[in-house]
Amino acid sequence: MFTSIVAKRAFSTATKQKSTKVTVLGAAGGIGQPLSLLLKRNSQVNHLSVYDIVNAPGVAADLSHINTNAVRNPLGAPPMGESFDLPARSLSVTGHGPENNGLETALEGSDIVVIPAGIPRKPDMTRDDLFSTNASIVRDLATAIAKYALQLKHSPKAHVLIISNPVNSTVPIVAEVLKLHGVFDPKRLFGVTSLDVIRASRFVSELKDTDGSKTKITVVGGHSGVTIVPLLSQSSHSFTEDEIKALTHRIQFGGDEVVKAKNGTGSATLSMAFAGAKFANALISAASGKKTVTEPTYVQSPLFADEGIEFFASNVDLGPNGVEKIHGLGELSPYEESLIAAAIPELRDNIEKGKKFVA
Ligand SMILES: NC(=O)C1=CN([C@@H]2O[C@H](COP(=O)(O)OP(=O)(O)OC[C@H]3O[C@@H](n4cnc5c(N)ncnc54)[C@H](O)[C@@H]3O)[C@@H](O)[C@H]2O)C=CC1
Ligand SMILES: O=C([O-])CC(=O)C(=O)O
Repeated sequence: MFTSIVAKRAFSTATKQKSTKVTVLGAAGGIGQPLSLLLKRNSQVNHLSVYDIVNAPGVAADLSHINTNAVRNPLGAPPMGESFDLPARSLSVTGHGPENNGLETALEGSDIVVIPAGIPRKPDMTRDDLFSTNASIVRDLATAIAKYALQLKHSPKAHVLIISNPVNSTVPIVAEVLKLHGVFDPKRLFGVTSLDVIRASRFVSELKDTDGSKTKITVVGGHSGVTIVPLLSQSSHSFTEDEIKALTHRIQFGGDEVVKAKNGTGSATLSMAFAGAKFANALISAASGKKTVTEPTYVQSPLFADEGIEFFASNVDLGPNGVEKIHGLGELSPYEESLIAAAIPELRDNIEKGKKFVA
């Protein structure tokens, strides 16, 4: 009697588990590999689909030997939100290259598509210097997402997460491409800016000797240099003016620190993978009904629309359909007002550049 109740419970837990397919485009790269590894550890992901123009089958084979426990559906992944009829098994990992319609297979039925495809910076480059190469990579991948992931016959509700730089421009590029295909949903397109907030909380925690994972710092704007605006006045810590200036500069140019230290071999990959996995996990949790999931992200936003700024990063509440609420900036210090004023013109140019590229 007791055994059968336990068995029944175990089965009903398994049947209620949500099914989530995550596709990583650019999965064999410096970010793609550790990001895929972290997603393989996420028990809410039941199908991890890795795509790259090189080496994706190898990455998939390697990941597939990790015995993390999740749910597997050998019949393919049902859309997010639906239940399984299967007991817990192991997560399925599939690897896809450009041959044999690999991109289409990788994307079909995806609930979350993450794009870290594209070249990284070398010292003395800005993120905008990556535009000439990465804009067309992102445009072409967005076209594939529109055709294969967002069509009604597949999963029309995929969330699209952009990591490829320059994020300030690549997100508008993706938006424009999805609009051209009639499948743009502003609630489901995200520029991943989590790393700025992770860095900010880490740098503050170093200074104040606190636990970085519990040190909350709000960062808004965009994802490059002066467009990254930390709102240190809103933290629970107090800072001297010199500390605020030094911290602000370090947060704005944290990426350059890593680019310089890597000395020509690339930019942040491990911290970015951590940031990307954290954001993907937040979206999956929100989709599974978790309440009050708030994350920073660069989205289509009304905050500075009257100044011609269509996309802006701020804290956002996430729900089953993506963006539920965009938080305002709150009270700003005069210094933060000046940082916002400096960010706006560059952000406007970056957004325009992305939109013009598609037009
Ligand atoms: N949003 C953010 O906070 C951050 C963004 N980045 C950006 O992420 C991007 C990737 O950086 P890394 O992984 O270090 O570069 P990487 O060069 O190590 O990897 C990029 C991968 O993209 C693949 N790729 C190129 N074209 C592709 C296509 N058409 N389809 C699929 N895959 C393709 C490459 O084969 C390679 O495996 C860069 O643009 C970098 O600037 C980096 C750090 C932080
Ligand atoms: O600095 C870069 O080029 C990569 C990046 O976006 C970051 O680390 O924040």
